[in-house]
Amino acid sequence: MKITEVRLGMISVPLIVPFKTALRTVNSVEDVVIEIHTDTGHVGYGEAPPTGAITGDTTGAIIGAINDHIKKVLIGREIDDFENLIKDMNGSIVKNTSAKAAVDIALWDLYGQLYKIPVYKMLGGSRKSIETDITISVNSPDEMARDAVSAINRGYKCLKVKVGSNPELDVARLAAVREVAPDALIRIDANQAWSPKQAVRILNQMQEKGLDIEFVEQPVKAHDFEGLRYVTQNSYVPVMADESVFSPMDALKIMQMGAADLINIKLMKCGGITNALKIASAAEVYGVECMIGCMLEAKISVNAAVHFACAKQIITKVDLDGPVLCSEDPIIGGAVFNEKDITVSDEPGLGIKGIEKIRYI
Ligand SMILES: C[C@H](N)C(=O)N[C@H](CCC(=O)O)C(=O)O
Ligand SMILES: [Mg+2]
Repeated sequence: MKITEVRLGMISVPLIVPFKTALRTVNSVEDVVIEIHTDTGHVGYGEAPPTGAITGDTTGAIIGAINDHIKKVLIGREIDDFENLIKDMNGSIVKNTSAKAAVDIALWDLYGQLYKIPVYKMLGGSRKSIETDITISVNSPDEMARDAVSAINRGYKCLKVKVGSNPELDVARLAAVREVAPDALIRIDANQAWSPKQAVRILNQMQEKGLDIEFVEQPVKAHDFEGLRYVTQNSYVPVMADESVFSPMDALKIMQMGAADLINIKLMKCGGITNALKIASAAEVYGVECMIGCMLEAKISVNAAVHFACAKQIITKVDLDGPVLCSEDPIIGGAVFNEKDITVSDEPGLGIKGIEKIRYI
């Protein structure tokens, strides 16, 4: 199976409601998709969202990285030469983790198709279904309480509550959500909005009020590993590193420092399944549980994250709500998303059959 062509396109999917975090507000998913074609007629699919506020990767940067750097190391290559192919792809340009993730996902898809086995089984997995949380965007306490009620009525048992814009409101936001969702598992995500001391004060206030937070994601700036450790050591609430962990190296450093209790692995931060496996292995060694997360992504790349999560028991928490936040699903095949319940596909590779409404570029 030899690579003959790399095609790029765009998909545009409106969200059901605007997605708001301390870092950005988004109304629709606008992602770059990649099709890697082969001489056997098999196609591998990948996807990358332009999450400039987090990864620094814009639509133009993703397209440029693939067209100007990555494509030339792919054309004419055998999929069976998998390790070299991935190594050369990663060596063709530094950073650009979203573009690399899209390509890495498409190559894993083809590798699974070559051997006629689903990717999660190639990775040794036997878990077939996982349960995701759903994000409650940061808004007024009343609006967040309304969104929480709607999520609970749709069957979600775990809410990921965004905080951090106007931090003085955050305790009231959590109190409003907890009041309407007394039995829900509640995790919060500050998306880097707090200072270390502010984080400890707010988190301890939340715990003293009995708001029962499972963990807090990325309370402080991504680069501030010392600040993250300060929060981990001084707060009652467990701390998860998200934007602080892009690479396996970052994960190792965070775990060696004891800077966080938990790690959020996202394919778009680490460059795909290959590096996600390295982070998971390091976390297994340190006994640090991980969450599998996503950006605002449609089903191609989130489906790849599902395969990875189904294969790794160190992934004990799931935040793969990208597809259920979308008002429609233009992706044919792949995992089945039924609100919180996600079931992996047993088709070879990643099981994607095609994309509706793709705009080729
Ligand atoms: C979509 C997911 N539940 C989520 O909240 N991810 C964010 C970043 C998403 C984005 O801004 O595209 C996170 O965990 O920080
Ligand atoms: Mg986060």
